[in-house]
Amino acid sequence: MADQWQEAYDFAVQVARAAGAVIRKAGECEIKVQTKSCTVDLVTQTDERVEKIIIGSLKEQFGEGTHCFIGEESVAKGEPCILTDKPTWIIDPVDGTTNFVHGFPFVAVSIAFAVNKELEFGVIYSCLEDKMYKARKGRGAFCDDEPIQVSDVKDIHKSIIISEHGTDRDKQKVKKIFSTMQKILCIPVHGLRGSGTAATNMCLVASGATEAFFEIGIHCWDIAAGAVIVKEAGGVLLDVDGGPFDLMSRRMISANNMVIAERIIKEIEIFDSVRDDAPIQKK
Ligand SMILES: O=P(O)(O)OC(CO)CO
Ligand SMILES: [Mg+2]
Repeated sequence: MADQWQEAYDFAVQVARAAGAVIRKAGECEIKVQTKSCTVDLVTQTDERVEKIIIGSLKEQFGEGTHCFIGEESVAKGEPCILTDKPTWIIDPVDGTTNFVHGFPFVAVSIAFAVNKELEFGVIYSCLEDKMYKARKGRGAFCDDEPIQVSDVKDIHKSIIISEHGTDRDKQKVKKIFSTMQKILCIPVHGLRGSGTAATNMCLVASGATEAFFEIGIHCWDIAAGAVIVKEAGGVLLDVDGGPFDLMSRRMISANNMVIAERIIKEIEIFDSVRDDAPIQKK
């Protein structure tokens, strides 16, 4: 069954490109902003509309019963966020909603596909840059059909590290985020960055522009596609405590290699976040 999911992969690329065009067009008009879990967790009609377009297209193509869907906006409306063995699409229609609202030029459509709880492929369309990143398990990672690879830097002092501040404004958590960033900056590293979208951050690791991206508080839809792309580009994925990567745990480090990952992990001050697949969907 070597090519079992090729049609789905190709279709995902097509759908992501179409979704990106809708986002670009919507960005030219007035954007109506609402909030979700807190005042800085933003959502727009475009997030909801694009998710409906993506899931609608996938259901039309592959049938409603056989495939499952985990989408950021569907979960926000109470749909379950449980990964089963069934073929499952994991979708972030607009990764970087805050960027989109502000016209900050990094916004991505992220579509991943898992079977038997294993990620088969990931597609990330950075729609304002018009860059299509994609990877299929065992087949390498690509940007606009050109193969991409992680950086070969092993010396942390020669690295750029990405992290984000997230949307949780709990003072103790914010303190830990800044303390971690301060410690990493002062290792010292060449620099700290953040594009405002986890999906794009992971593509930056995969394409060698940066050595690592880590975050606590992200969701499965932010990182599922990126996880395949980083891995296929030769990178590594771990929990922020050095344990195995867990898609639903809301914490992750992606890096070009274990040397860089383990050095960063030493500095990360971990804080709690409710798992994506926790029975009570309170995040
Ligand atoms: O913009 P979104 O989809 O809320 O995602 C954020 C993190 O939750 C950026 O990755
Ligand atoms: Mg997101």
